[in-house]
Amino acid sequence: MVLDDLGSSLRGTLDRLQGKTRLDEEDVEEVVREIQRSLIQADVEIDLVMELSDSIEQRALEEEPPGGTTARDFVLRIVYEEMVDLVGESTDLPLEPQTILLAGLQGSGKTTTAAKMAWWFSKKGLRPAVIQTDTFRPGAYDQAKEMAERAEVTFYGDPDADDPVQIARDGLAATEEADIHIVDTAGRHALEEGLIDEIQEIDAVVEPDRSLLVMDAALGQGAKDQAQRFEEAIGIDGVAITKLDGTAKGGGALTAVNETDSSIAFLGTGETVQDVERFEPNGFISRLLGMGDLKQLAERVERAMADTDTDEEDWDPEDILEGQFTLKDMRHQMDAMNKMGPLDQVLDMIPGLGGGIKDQLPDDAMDVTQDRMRSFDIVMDSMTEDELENPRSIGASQTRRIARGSGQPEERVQELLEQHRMMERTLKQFQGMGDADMQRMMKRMEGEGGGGMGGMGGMGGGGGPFG
Ligand SMILES: Nc1nc2c(ncn2[C@@H]2O[C@H](COP(=O)(O)OP(=O)(O)OP(=O)(O)O)[C@@H](O)[C@H]2O)c(=O)[nH]1
Repeated sequence: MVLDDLGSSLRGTLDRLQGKTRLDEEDVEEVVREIQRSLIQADVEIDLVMELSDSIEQRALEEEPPGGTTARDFVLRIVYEEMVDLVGESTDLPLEPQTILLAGLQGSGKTTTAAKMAWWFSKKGLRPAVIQTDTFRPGAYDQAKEMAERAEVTFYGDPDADDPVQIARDGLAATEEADIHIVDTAGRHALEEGLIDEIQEIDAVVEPDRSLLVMDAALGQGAKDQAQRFEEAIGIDGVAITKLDGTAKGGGALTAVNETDSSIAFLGTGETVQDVERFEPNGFISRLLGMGDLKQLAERVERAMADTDTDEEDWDPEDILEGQFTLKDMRHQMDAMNKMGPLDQVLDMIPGLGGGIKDQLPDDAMDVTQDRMRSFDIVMDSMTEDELENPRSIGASQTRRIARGSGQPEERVQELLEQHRMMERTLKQFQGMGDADMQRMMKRMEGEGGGGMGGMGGMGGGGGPFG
């Protein structure tokens, strides 16, 4: 996840303040140094880092902590507020008919983002259409069409045409019944004049209500120049940052947004059409700092619930709560999780859990990739009912039989059993947590603007799930 290091290093530093009620100068300096180090490492521009750390330092030294607040929570709150201020408000995107133009360099993720945004708008009850004008990259048409199909939205493109401006014009006319028009454009390797001229022409024909710049989160310092060029050419109303799942940095894109006085509209967190989030500053920063994001979590759970088949007999979630965790349960968990997105992203959204628990888990506990899940599914198909219910009883000869039956290597069967044991252990950790703590936390979080953070007193961090 983007700016990965910030959350975990900050938690470590804040832990050292545990038990203190007042901050001295040395404490503040240490926290500020840690923030500077993480942000610079994540490619945030140095001036911006200094500006941010100066305000944090000043506030931490000058402001009076509210009564009953620990030094740790006080400084965490300041960091949180200053970071929210840095990323700014989300781009204004009313849920009403509009035309959106996407611009960006080659490979930034425009085509994927067009389909993701269309999917997102369709889930909000609108009728989006994706118009693909990329005549430059071979394969762009097929990719866009396939993704629009997966998003179940209207698509327009013309693989035989070679004038993007004409395609845009025809596309708008051909998709008149749609209420959201998302126009995807071609990218180039660098900011060549050709790209800028072309997008200006498309811009003139399309007359978009909003133009969004699509930017790869891994882009370093070059992000700022790019944003400025597009801003001069067509005027940028907001940025969609892509591939947040693939980088621990992300500071370049954040810097670009800040320096061009732009705002963030969407976040891309994976390769499928569902891997998209509307940017929401409170939730985003809260998650970055390892403090969860209830609003996003609720959205994902809602979607997964709507999609998961709940009619299946002989599966009772109550059993899990009573400590029984079978392979059948694991299959259901994997299925539901698959629909919610990768486990580490989901954990990041749980207030007070994310960072803390994640830091303690072995890396491969998170590595439940779709390919692995698929092969686990095949392995499970070759198991007997009894084996699914009692995976611990599976011995060497059964493992050989299951491997032969499923056409998978024996190691895959063992891997599945090991994954099951790991999930069982993780589940036991969750079960050990107090409900009262969880409810208290939820109440606080709900107190301020949905995904925002309410009072932060008692907010957990590195010292165990609920501090
Ligand atoms: N992991 C991850 N991959 C992404 C994300 N968004 C896009 N990608 C991948 O990035 C690559 C480039 O994405 P495209 O959507 O083709 O990029 P584009 O900007 O349309 O590319 P051009 O048409 O060449 O300008 C593809 O392999 C996508 O699957 C994301 O949020 N996460």
